[in-house]
Amino acid sequence: MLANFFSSALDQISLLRIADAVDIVIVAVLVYILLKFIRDSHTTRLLKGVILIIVGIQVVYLFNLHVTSYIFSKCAQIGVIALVVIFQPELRRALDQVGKTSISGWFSNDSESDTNVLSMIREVSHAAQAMSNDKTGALIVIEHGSDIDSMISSGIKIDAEVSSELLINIFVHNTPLHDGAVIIRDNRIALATCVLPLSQNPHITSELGTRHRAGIGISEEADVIVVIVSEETGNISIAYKGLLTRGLNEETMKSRLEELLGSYSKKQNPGMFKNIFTRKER
Ligand SMILES: Nc1ncnc2c1ncn2[C@@H]1O[C@H](COP(=O)(O)OP(=O)(O)OP(=O)(O)O)[C@@H](O)[C@H]1O
Repeated sequence: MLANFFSSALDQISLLRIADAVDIVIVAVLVYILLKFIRDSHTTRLLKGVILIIVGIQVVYLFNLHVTSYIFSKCAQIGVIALVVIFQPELRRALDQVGKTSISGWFSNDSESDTNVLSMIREVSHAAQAMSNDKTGALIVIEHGSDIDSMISSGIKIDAEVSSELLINIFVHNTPLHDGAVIIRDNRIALATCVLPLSQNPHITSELGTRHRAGIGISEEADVIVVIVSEETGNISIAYKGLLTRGLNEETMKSRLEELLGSYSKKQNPGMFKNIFTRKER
């Protein structure tokens, strides 16, 4: 039985043409891209909904429910357009990434991107400490997996290299760009003066105002890391996945950001800060 199975498997393999192998590789790459897209855009819940609808359609067809199947098929047609509209920012970004990526990039190591991330972390941490010393309020959102364009409003395009000097300058009180949040995307300062969604969490202490609520709010909804400097106390905090870690300084913040953002740091500092971070300091 087992011998039969192996011999028929070998027969099938011997029939395999180069085109079939290419076919398999293309499908594998497409599945990988789709899974990565779902993971990065945090659309698992939406995906569950889509799967449920597909299962529903199959059930309806199975039992020959004509009217329901007619409604479902019409909804499915609109649904495809709706999905494209909903994921328009993500799709645009994914295509943009494909356009930017060269084949050689697929095989190169991550050292260049690690260097960029580490440099960005160093500059952000330094700026946060300097602003803390001066009690300059700041709100910096570092995009990680998600594209947050659809969650923010206003925003002035900057598109500049991240430097502590520029960050400090942006948040100088009573200057045109100081209000709202700065967005760091692909290790560059992408936008300033962005308005973020406020957290509706009723457990956030009333001593924290809207800057902190906005930082926590966006971290609840998207895969981002938010650095907040309090204008009132100079306190430096990081909001991540709806949790706020307060009382950081340049060094502790750098370590935490490295842990969250850099593949380099995962090798260097495994598990560092777990205790601080799981503590809910709201
Ligand atoms: N939804 C928002 N999105 C982005 N930035 C916001 C938002 N709401 C408030 N801010 C920023 O926070 C500032 C107001 O901070 P506020 O004093 O209310 O908050 P806070 O959390 O107590 O911070 P701080 O400790 O710095 O005073 C605004 O001037 C603005 O720059």
